[in-house]
Amino acid sequence: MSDTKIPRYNCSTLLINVTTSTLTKAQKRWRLAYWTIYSFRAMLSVLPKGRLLSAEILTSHDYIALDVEPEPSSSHDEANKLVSNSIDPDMDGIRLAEMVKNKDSHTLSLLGGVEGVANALGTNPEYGINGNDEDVSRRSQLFGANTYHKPPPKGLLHFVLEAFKDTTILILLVCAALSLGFGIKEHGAEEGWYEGGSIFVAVFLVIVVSAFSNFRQARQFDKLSKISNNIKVEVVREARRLQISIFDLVVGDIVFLKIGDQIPADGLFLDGHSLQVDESSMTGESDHVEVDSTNNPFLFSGSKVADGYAQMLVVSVGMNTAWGEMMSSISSDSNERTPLQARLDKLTSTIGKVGLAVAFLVLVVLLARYFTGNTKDENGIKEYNGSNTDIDDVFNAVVSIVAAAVTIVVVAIPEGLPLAVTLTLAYSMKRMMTDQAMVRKLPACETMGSATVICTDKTGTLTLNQMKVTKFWLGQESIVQETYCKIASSIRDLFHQGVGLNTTGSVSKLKPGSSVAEFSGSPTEKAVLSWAVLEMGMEMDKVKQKYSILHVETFNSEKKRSGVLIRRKADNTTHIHWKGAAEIILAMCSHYYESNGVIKSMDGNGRSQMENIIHGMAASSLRCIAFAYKQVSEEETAYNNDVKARQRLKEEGLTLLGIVGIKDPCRPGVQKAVEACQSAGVEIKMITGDNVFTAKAIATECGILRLDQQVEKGEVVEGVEFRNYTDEERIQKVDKIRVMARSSPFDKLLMVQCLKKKGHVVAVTGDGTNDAPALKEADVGLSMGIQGTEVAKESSDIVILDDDFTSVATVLSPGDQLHSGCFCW
Ligand SMILES: Nc1ncnc2c1ncn2[C@@H]1O[C@H](COP(=O)(O)OP(=O)(O)OP(=O)(O)O)[C@@H](O)[C@H]1O
Ligand SMILES: [Ca+2]
Repeated sequence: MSDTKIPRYNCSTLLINVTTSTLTKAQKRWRLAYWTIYSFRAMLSVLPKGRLLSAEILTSHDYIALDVEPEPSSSHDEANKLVSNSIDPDMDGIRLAEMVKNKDSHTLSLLGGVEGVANALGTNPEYGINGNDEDVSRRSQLFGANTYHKPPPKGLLHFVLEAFKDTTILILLVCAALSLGFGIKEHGAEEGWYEGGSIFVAVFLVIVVSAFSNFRQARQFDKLSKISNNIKVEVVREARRLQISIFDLVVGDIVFLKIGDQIPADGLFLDGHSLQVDESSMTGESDHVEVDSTNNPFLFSGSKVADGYAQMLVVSVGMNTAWGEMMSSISSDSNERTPLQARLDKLTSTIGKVGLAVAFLVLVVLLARYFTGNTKDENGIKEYNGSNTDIDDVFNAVVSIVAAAVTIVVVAIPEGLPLAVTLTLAYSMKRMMTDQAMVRKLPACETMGSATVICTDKTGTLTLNQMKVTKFWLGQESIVQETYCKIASSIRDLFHQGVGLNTTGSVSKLKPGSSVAEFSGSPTEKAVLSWAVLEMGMEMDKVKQKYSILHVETFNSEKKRSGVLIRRKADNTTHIHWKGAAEIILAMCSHYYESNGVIKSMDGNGRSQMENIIHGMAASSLRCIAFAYKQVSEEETAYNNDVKARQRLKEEGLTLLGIVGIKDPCRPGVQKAVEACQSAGVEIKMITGDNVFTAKAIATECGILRLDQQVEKGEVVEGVEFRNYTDEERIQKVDKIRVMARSSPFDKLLMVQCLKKKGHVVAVTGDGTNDAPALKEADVGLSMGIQGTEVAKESSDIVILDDDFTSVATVLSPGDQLHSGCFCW
């Protein structure tokens, strides 16, 4: 198409320079068309901007058809046309919002189902919205932006008043007033104000300092919550998958959801598989809700994806959603007291009460002594002598007795103590921010310095999470650069299916028309996809065209594998593909493929050879992923006897396609950080979902296992082993464990519980959904800010903003943290 077009300025010179008499009929038509558009555009350019926005004509198809600017590629052109659909002017944002809130299927079907709504919102299910500035601002003008109104932040005055409400402060103020009065009475205005005045100054100082520090802390929390609320979401706009801020999301956007994500707006299920949603933050219901296109396509913002993956069409945002309403009504409470603060508050009030009691006692005793005539003045004369005593003298004596009692109260109340902690906390939070740690829960500031054990996951915390396939075994043969070309095309085809259809990631072109592909998804998925495209010649679009997906079992950390049931459109045959942790997939196979396409049976010998291959790769710190395949008849897909009779894919008698080894390098500086922690007396344990040999190799690289020492029995265990111990055995053995491999989320939790039972102060670091239970249970949970899932972040106390284990070590290092800071005071 681009070849046949004439650049615009050429066109104009051509049309202007040619005289009418020399024009052919077609040229005359061109000229007429050109002038019509030219003058129309000139007219539009003088219109006010606001009216331009509503002028649908700008995006009409006629205009696009006549655009004679050269375009780089026809596929982009096609995408452009498909995503430039306009929004139906009758589409009512409020009605849409209400429809989702009420799960109103009737209205949805009246609107033509999810596709109907997508059409009306100008969204192409495959290419997303147009997404240019004009389109986005029009959408947010029509339907609102994805932000919610927050109550205005509290001013300094609020915190001053708050400080006045403290009972000890009130007592001190009363004492100051009394002291001032008595002082002036006794010593005159000149000299008598000293005592009372100085109490006033002290109280004033305490109020100002604590109000100011609370005010600053609230400001800091506001700032932090802005950072932590700014979640990145994956959308498709103009046929490209992009990461955008949750606040830039508009109605009509298509969002990709995967396990561990928080749903960023209200929407409808467009496409996806096995989607289970945790709506407990909205409804309080802890059971997961199944979401699909037929029975329940409604998705609520604020809920979390518990399983599966999906594409969601955004239909209402910000204040139109129930989540937005809820969030705007909650004011963030930064007044939470840490355990140490709470203890000190209690101590202060107890000391205060004791002081009051003692003062009262002193008051009573002194008064009794005075009034019973037991006190004498310098001359040995009784001070109180019944009715003979001058009333003025009695008053003076009582005043000095009360003043003595007041002094006791003032001296007894340690008002500065909690204030010291508040100030230290504020300082500690500020310092942590410079150490790339964002405090979500204040109490963690106190505990972190006293951690005795750190349980860390491997992938993404100790390693960079930048994965690349570096090894590939097909049967018993290691495939290297030169031998890729020898692989039979039937085997290549199977890999294309097994990778391209059994994935939550995607491949798209970096620029329209360019041959450079862009990969998205989890790091493992990205590594496998880029390997399949670059080394195995996979073309994602073609694979997707040839097959339809019938059923998906999504990856999760418990199963450690994912499977698909697909149908080849050409001959209606059905096939199963599995992909996952190598030894788990191997156990499901009875045969294996060779590179020439021949299937071999896997006898005992063959199996142990395969196991050796996996061990070999894992021992060189590679993460091993295996692929398996089987053609099945549709009846063969089993159903488990669940109430909902969910489909389950066949898991035995498969044929092994091949195994890839993925390199994920250690983070630089991890070894030093581990050493620093160990020399400070903090033990480090690695709990990972990965293979035991990979775990061991990485642990040795990081210094968790010592290279020069023999690994003792019980230092490295697998999740199942730990799970199957009795409670006593677990308690007995837990201290010795340094690496736990192939662990499920539950094993991670079990380990933390066990360590806590033994009296350890446990810190947990993690990034994945599988770490969430352990993060919540830990005394200090630290999650990763960049790669970490929302679920992990929400379960943690501190977010490490740069994802670096070195920052974890700095934050957790005992030393100049709060505890020692407090002791200084
Ligand atoms: N997308 C995927 N598809 C199939 N298998 C996968 C995928 N991602 C990981 N695996 C396999 O599952 C195993 C365990 O994954 P899991 O999520 O439990 O741990 P992890 O989060 O990767 O590791 P860690 O706990 O150290 O962070 C991996 O070793 C790998 O073999
Ligand atoms: Ca991880």
